[in-house]
Amino acid sequence: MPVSDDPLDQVLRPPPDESQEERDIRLEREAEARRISQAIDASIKAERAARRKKRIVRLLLLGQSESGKSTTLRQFQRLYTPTAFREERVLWRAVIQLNIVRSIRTILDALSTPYPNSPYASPRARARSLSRPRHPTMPSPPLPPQSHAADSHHHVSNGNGVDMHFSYGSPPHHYPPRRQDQNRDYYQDDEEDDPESDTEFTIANQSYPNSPPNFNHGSPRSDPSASSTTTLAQTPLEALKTRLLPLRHIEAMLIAKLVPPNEEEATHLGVITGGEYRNGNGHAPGSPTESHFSHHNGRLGHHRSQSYRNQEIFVRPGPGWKGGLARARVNFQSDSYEDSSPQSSNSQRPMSAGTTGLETQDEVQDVLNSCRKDMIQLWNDDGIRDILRRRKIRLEEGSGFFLDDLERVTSLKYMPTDEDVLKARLKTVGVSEYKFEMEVSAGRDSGTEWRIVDVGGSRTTWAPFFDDVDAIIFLAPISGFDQVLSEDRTVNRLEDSVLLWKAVCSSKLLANVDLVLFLNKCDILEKKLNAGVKLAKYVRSYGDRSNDLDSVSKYLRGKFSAIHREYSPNPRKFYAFCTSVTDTATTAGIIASVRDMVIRQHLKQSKLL
Ligand SMILES: Nc1nc2c(ncn2[C@@H]2O[C@H](COP(=O)(O)OP(=O)(O)OP(=O)(O)O)[C@@H](O)[C@H]2O)c(=O)[nH]1
Ligand SMILES: [Mg+2]
Repeated sequence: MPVSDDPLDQVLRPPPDESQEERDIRLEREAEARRISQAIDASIKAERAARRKKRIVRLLLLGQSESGKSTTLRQFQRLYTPTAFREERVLWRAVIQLNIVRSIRTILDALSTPYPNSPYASPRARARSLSRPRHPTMPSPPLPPQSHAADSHHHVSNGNGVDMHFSYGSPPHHYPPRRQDQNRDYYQDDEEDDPESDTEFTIANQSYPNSPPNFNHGSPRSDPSASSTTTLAQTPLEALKTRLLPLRHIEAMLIAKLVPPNEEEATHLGVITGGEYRNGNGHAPGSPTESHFSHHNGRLGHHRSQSYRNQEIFVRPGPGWKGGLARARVNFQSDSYEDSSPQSSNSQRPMSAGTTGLETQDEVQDVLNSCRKDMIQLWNDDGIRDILRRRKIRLEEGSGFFLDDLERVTSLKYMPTDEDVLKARLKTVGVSEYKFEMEVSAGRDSGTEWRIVDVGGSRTTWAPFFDDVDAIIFLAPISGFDQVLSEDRTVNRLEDSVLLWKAVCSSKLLANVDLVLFLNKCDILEKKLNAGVKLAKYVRSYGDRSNDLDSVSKYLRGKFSAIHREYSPNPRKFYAFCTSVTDTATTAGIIASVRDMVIRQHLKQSKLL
């Protein structure tokens, strides 16, 4: 018998002394291996055929943290998979509860921390407040461009020979950091590293160093029976704070609830040293002092520490945290429910969520309900509002703000509305893909699978992964023109959006991807402009144009569009919208246009291929 040189043949050749029985076993094994291999080939073929048959449209959401990416995704869900969206609404209640608790904590912390100009302020804070002018960056008479070295300054040629001039009131990355309070932004928690400035709920009267709030009228619930810990020696405010103590406990409970057991890595609280004090929900992923913790590692005691301030709970997008919540909820109702049903693998939605009303009962809601009057009183007190104003804490403009709806959202049978879900704030980290087919099949959309990729934050490395997307929705929250990034307080938010937009436009990998720009948070922008905040103070090139929503949004749209024209490697489709993605009515139309546009382009591309 000729001997083959093929090494594989040699390996596979049966042993020379093989018995008949061994030979039968070997042949049987080989036949089985062949069957498996053929089955794999067939399944690969079938998958390929199905993929060819099925249209897959991919959309990528990009934008800085808090720009509204996940909210836009929720709008898609609300519009095109309404059943799933409705079923998941109940799961958002915990997030809303946490948003409320954090807002209240922000107020209490603000009252606990001595105001920098007060006699109670720490020496450091006093020194800072005395040595610094309040609004040093407000451009006095405009300087010639070359003398603006310390400001971030961008010259952009729009390709039409018209030079654009974009300059901001905050410095670029390479200049020495300027403190937030210098930048007239929101209150910076300067006392953060002062061990004496505590975050405890129990505080003394010195919380009101300058002007005591109108709190002398007494609380409607200040009778001793309202709380066993209330004493006669306490002022109405102290008594109220004591009554709000249970919020601390439920905050811990909520965090435990929102951190599913299998998401220890993904879900953690970022610790900020002196974060932006704009809302109670904190920021700053990846900050150097970021710590990981969940209800498993027993570090919730950390809550009481100073560094707990302004942390924001964040989760990896996708069904993970929802699955955890759904399981917790089901277990809470009855141990006989087992969430091992096929539904748990189907995006882990709760079974019959929100249909009986019973599942709306939980301990956290009970506590919120019992603290309702005190929270309302705290938020509506003129003196406290005044303190918040002076500290530039603008909760109502921030994310996850529900204090104006306390009566409703703390009721025992509270079920989040669509609007509540869109307003809730839960930060996302990482990259995830949400796959769906439109429930409401819209003609040529039928059979199309949509995949929307939500990229948490803006600093994730996204470009290498998404060269096959059909379109990008880029969110630029233009209301942030007078704010700085929480991740890097030396960078103006609008400036950051512009830089990111340039990076997206100029990316060669994304050169053939159509771009949709959402100039977002126009509702907040309008309120700001109406309140007298001038865009020209932050974007000097705006000059003396009118400070109204229409002019400002047109101007910024022009800038973004010019950047697109200049930086895009190839010509491509570009659409821009002024949006408030929390607004269901206006956003529905915009999303429908985006969907039509994306589908049209997708079909065109498929024909070309
Ligand atoms: N008023 C208002 N709030 C908005 C708008 N868009 C988003 N928000 C709110 O802003 C907060 C942040 O929005 P998200 O969608 O979580 O932001 P994101 O881009 O996903 O942020 P990361 O997950 O940190 O990357 C949420 O509480 C939203 O409800 C808007 O147009 N107007
Ligand atoms: Mg998000």
